[in-house]
Amino acid sequence: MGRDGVLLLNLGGPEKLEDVRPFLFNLFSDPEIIRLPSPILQKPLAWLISTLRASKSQEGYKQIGGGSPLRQITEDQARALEGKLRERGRDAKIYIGMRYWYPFTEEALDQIKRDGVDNLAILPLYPQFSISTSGSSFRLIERLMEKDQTLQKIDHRVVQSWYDRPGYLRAMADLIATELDRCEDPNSAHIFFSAHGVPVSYVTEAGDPYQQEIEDCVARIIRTLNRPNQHTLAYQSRVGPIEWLQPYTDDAIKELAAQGVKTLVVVPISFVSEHIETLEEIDMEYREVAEEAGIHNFHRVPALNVHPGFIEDLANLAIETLDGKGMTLAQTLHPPDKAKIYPQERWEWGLTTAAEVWNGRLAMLGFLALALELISGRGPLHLAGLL
Ligand SMILES: C=CC1=C(C)c2cc3[nH]c(cc4nc(cc5[nH]c(cc1n2)c(C)c5CCC(=O)O)C(CCC(=O)O)=C4C)c(C)c3C=C
Ligand SMILES: [Fe+2]
Repeated sequence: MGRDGVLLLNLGGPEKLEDVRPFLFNLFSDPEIIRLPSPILQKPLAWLISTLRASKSQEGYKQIGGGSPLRQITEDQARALEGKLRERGRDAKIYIGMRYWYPFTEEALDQIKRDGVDNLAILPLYPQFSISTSGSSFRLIERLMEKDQTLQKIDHRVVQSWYDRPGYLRAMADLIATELDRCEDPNSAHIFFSAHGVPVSYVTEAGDPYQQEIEDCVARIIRTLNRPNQHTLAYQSRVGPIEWLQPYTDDAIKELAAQGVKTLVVVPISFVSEHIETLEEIDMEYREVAEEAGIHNFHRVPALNVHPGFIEDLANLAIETLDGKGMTLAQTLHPPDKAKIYPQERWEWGLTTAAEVWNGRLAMLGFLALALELISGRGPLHLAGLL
């Protein structure tokens, strides 16, 4: 008798302030996050950027209580999903595979093997697909499967993105409607969708469908909501000096204030759990930007977390996928008609990005830093157990 499993994929987040630097190191070691001409440069550069960014990032995590709530919320979602599946008579075990922190995807796959799972649904907790999020996790799983015959024998299906599911759209619309109704004049509130950004080159050069999926998602939520409010979509959380998707959230807030908007209802759109970018960036930084610009009624729609309608929809999606709907990892990662999403000659535009971002010189500094670390035998690479 076979065993069903559902692997939930997510980003992961540092649980304590000491975790921040190794977490950032893992994130910037990912070639789907920073693209470089040669893989040899990846870890030195990741070491350098994580070291330079750690204190700024730690400040943010301090503001939200000293760590990311992502693991706790994802575990709550997993428990709720397992319960919902059991109600439907499906005895599937739920696994959590984080990309950059515990519990790592590698650990989840080890457990899946130990439990003898032979039918697996791979379900990213990102509604929209991006090379930098779901794509990165898919690539990692593909690499791990290539090395492991037991994993290769597991029958699996992947969900690429699911932002267009009616249950998800309804749950988002309900949360927005509840927040609108808290405003003094609900109809005059401006609905402000804030999506996590990606560098423009991901979309224009690598064919990332992320922007198109975000735009489609916003249009569908607005249709489902069916209210007369004006709305805007903008992108937050850019990192480094290159161009990211625009308009940027802070600029768009100022622009709306200049147009006389007095009430904003901000909707985080690319993530289903509370995390640093909702709790710190939106609730603190963008609230301040809005207030300084003259918008004093600043509301934020909560993330879905364990919203019953959302969990119900996730359960339906898991069942459909376990029953064979969707594609395998290989079909998802190597579609014949969409070869550009995962270009073979990745170094070509990686070179441009690396040159733009780091001007070549930081890579050299990275090498120096690595050499120093190797000589002294200490440092974040060593501490994270990655060397
Ligand atoms: C759909 C969501 C996300 C996309 C797309 C994404 C792309 C992306 N992110 C970075 C750099 C960082 N991301 C960081 C944290 C972070 N990112 C997401 C989601 C997406 N990222 C989440 C949910 C989180 C927070 C996790 C948590 O701890 O709660 C960070 C660390 C925090 C910080 O220092 O700001 C960085 C750095 C890049 C470069 C990128 C696309 C190329
Ligand atoms: Fe991010």
